[in-house]
Parts: sequence; C-alpha cells; structure tokens
Amino acid sequence: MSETIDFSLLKGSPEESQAVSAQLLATLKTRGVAKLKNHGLPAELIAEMFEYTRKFFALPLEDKMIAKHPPESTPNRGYSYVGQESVGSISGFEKGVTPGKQVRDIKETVDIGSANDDLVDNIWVPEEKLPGFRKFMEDFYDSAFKVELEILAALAKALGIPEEDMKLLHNKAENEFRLLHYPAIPASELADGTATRIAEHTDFGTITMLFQDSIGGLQVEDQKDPGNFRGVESSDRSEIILNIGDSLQRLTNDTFRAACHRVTYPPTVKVGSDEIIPERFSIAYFAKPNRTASLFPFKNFITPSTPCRYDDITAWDYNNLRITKLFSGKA
Ligand SMILES: O=C(O)CCC(=O)C(=O)O
Ligand SMILES: [Fe+2]
Repeated sequence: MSETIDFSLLKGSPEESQAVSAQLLATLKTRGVAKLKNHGLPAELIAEMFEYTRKFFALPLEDKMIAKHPPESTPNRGYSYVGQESVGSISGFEKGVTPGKQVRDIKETVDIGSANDDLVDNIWVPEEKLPGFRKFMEDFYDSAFKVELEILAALAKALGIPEEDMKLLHNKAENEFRLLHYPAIPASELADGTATRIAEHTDFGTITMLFQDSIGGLQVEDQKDPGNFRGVESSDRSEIILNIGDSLQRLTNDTFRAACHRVTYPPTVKVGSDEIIPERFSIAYFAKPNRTASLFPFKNFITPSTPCRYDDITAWDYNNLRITKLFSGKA
C-alpha cells in the first residue's frame, strides 16, 4: 500500500496544495484507495468514536434490538444483528457479475444518517442505555462532513471539475455512516468459504472515509490485476482510508474506478486453524451526492475517445437500486 498522504499540505502553499491534490489523484486512479493523515479530525475524537462503538456493541442484544434496523433495506438506519445483511449479494454489481453462491457476513452494524435529514429519522437506543452516544454521533457526522467537502474539493481541483459544482452536488450531507463490529470467531468458521467478515463489494457513494483498528483483514482488489486482493493496514486508528465509490466512478465516466474491497482473515491467523480471530471494529463514513442529483458523468469526462458509459439516474434511485439487494427481509 502506498504511503500515507499528509492532507494538511492542502492548506499549505499553492505548490504544496497542488502537489497533494495530484498525489491523491494519482494514488486513487491506480489503486482506488488512498490513506490520509492530518485530515482535520482529531485523534482524540476518533479514539472516542471507537470507544462509543465498542460500548454500543457490548450492550446486551435485547438493548441493541430496541434500535433495530427494519427488516427491509430502507430506511437504512439502526442496528443490524449478525446475519441480517449480506453484502455478498451485491459483489460484482458494477462489473455486471451475478454473485454465485451466497456468502454470509459475520458482522453487526449500526447505520446513522444526518440528524437534519427530512426524509428519514435515525433510530437510537434510549439515552440511559448509552449516555452521550446519540449526541456524539450527531456531532461526528457534522465534523466528518466538513472533511468530506475538503477531500471532494481536492479531487475536483485535481480532476479539473469546478470545486463549486462538486460542492453543490453534496451540500445536503445526505450521507450515512456505519459502525461495524466483527465478533471474535474461530478461524474454522471461515474455512469453507460460505462465511466471511464482509464479502467483496464496492461502496455506492462518492467516497468512503474508513477508520479501522489494528486487527487487520481489510483487503482491496488491485485495479491493475483484477482478482488479486492486497491487505490495507492503518498505521494508527485515526488514519482515513479513502475509497472511491460507484457514484464517483459514474460521475467521472470511469476515470476513477470504485475500489472493490472485503474483510477476511487478519494476516496473522492461519486459514483453517482452530485459532480465534479477534474481534474487529471499524467505522465507515459514506459520502453521497444529494438524493436528487444526477449521476450522469461530468461533461469533461465525455470525449470522442471516452464515450459516455452511464445512463442518467438520480443518486437516490441508484442508492436504492443497490441497497434493496442487501437485506434478507427477515425480521
Ligand atoms: O470493516 C471494514 O474495514 C470495511 C467495511 C466496509 O467495507 C463497509 O461497511 O462498506
Ligand atoms: Fe465497503
């Protein structure tokens, strides 16, 4: 994995700022994923984020189920128990590949949207079950949104898209973020390939800002060598792993291609052994275009040598097209 990009240089001299945007562009174009440090979200805030995440999943199941995600995919809010959602059902979606055998994800999650969303409400556990959780998450959402806009501005600059256009496309913060817990399991549970931590997939939004603990197991497909997945480690939890999602692939007419990723065995665990794979926590902030925005490619990416590859569709319709396949429908 390439070196971590110092995002604070974006606010340095014009030369430094230009160089960081160009480095980001080059890394994302070849890898679909980049690592950022000094991005503006303080390490203490991220540490607290992991702590709240750990505390939430440590609640008794009946408490977590008070805030349960509906059995169907929308609204995509609340707690999903282990087995409720399987990402394997959308593996290969944009590659036009229909998934073969169904692979179970062994994970539990919480999906959270903006506190100001006028279409869907968040689903919370009562305050006394986890004091401060709701307020912290609502504030984190807003802080992450600010960083998202800076990353999008840097990408726009590097791509030659007016920064204002990129901002207008995302100014409603119709994003989602997700807390993930992969429980400790014996390695033998993953041995026959019918279960994994999270099956390979691409995210559907513009970019994903991912934070992970030090357990490992996250892998991204090499864009130059399809089928070959490489591990992505973070040197510390506050590093942002930046993923390109399908919406940016569409908007840039494949100049950026979405990063296909998955979570499996940590590198230290022997496949098929009786070892216990330790629990793992991660946090994914999915930045999405405004629901009513069109995902038709920006005009500068449509040229005689790069004809338009995508139909017009709104961000909301596209999101729903993807998400409806994720949930089993079982309550
Ligand atoms: O847990 C991770 O590191 C990845 C999570 C992920 O890919 C997702 O939720 O879309
Ligand atoms: Fe993902």
